Amino acid sequence: MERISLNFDKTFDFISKDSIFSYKEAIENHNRALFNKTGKGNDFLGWTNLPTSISEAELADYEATAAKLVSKDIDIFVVIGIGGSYLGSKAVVDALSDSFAHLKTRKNPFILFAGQNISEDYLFELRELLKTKEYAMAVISKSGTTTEPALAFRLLKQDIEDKYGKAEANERIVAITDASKGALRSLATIEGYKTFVIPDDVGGRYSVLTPVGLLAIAVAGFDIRALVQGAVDMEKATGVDVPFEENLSAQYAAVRNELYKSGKKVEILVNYNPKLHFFAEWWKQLYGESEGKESKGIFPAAVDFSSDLHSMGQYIQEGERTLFETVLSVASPDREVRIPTDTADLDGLNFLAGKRVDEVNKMAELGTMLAHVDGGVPNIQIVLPKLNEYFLGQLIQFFEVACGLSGYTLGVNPFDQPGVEAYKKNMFALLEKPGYEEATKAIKKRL
Ligand SMILES: O=P(O)(O)OC[C@H]1O[C@H](O)[C@H](O)[C@@H](O)[C@@H]1O
Repeated sequence: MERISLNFDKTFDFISKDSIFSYKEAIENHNRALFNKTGKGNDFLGWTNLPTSISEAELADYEATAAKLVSKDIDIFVVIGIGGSYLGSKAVVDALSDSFAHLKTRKNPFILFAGQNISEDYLFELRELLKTKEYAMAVISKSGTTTEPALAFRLLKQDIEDKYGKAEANERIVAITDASKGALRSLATIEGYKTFVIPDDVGGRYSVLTPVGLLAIAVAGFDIRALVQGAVDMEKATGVDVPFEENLSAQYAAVRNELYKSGKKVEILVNYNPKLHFFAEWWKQLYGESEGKESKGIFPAAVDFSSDLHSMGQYIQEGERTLFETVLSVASPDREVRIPTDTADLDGLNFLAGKRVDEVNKMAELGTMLAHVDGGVPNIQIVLPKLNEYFLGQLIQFFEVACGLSGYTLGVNPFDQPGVEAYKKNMFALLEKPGYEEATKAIKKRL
């Protein structure tokens, strides 16, 4: 199997190879705790062997449901969800889509998102757009009670029923939620929507390879079997008995923890292909919610290069020396564009004539890595041979396993997110939600 690769040579000016390999025993133990489901948060470890547990019948159901929706000649498929119920499908669909898909004629519908913010302008403008388009939607919430998607769905449910009539609207809505708990499950049962279950033991940020991600990715026309196959191969390549020396996730977890110990508190995920922008957003949730607790954890940030070299490049080169970078590099682009000769050569670029644009991008990448290392920023590089479903599947599983190992190494439970409740409590108190009377009184005194 061709694999994504990991290169951490450009951290050796900062941490020694020996110090990285000193994690071997501890991380191999953590890996056993993950895959044998005996570690912290072990009621949320269903994702470890999720890829190999996806059945043919499940894949066929996602594909058939997607085909049925697409056969309604929809222009747009709206995915309503937030956090883990949004970022995985957005990450994969954006990574695989034509950069201008929204402006081109397409075979498959364009995927739009709702319920990932509470912007009134966004919802108004989306509803105006949907009046002029054919559409269907998925409403996704593991808990079934998250405010942002529930609010968006309340609005869009009325709109789709007004447009198509209740019976047809119900055919165009798919609900993806818990098997039995939550308001969305009850609503889906009453309305008779097609539903898919999010397994109990898979947390939101680890759920992209469940129907949460796979349905929308299939509707967008991408090959979910290849995506899952990539994850299956990485599940095996990082599995319980794979030694540290061969386990890329284990090595990445060790390197980032050693960098953290040496004072590097911020990890910047770098891409040189704007299609990976939302992959970094997915990664930020995965690592931020998993590790940022007990006053610890690497802060996950992201940049799109070379764009952000012209904005954030200065800081990374010369600002606080608490950063390290992890570069997502795609070895070969899908398309070929060669730089033409220009007889006048007023821009002075004839020295590049005949070269591919990607050669310039790659030299920007290499030059930046060397410059940043010289400036005190260690660099890790992850190379995907190509940006396709199969290698994205590998990358997803690679990062998930590494995140579990990294969280265990840090000593936290990587599978809960108690801190996220704080803003919700305040918001409900301020909105005077029934049941929050005392909290409302208390918060109003602070205003
Ligand atoms: O899928 P849901 O239950 O609606 O949750 C959506 C998201 O919001 C929560 O507040 C959590 O912080 C996230 O981990 C989760 O992915």
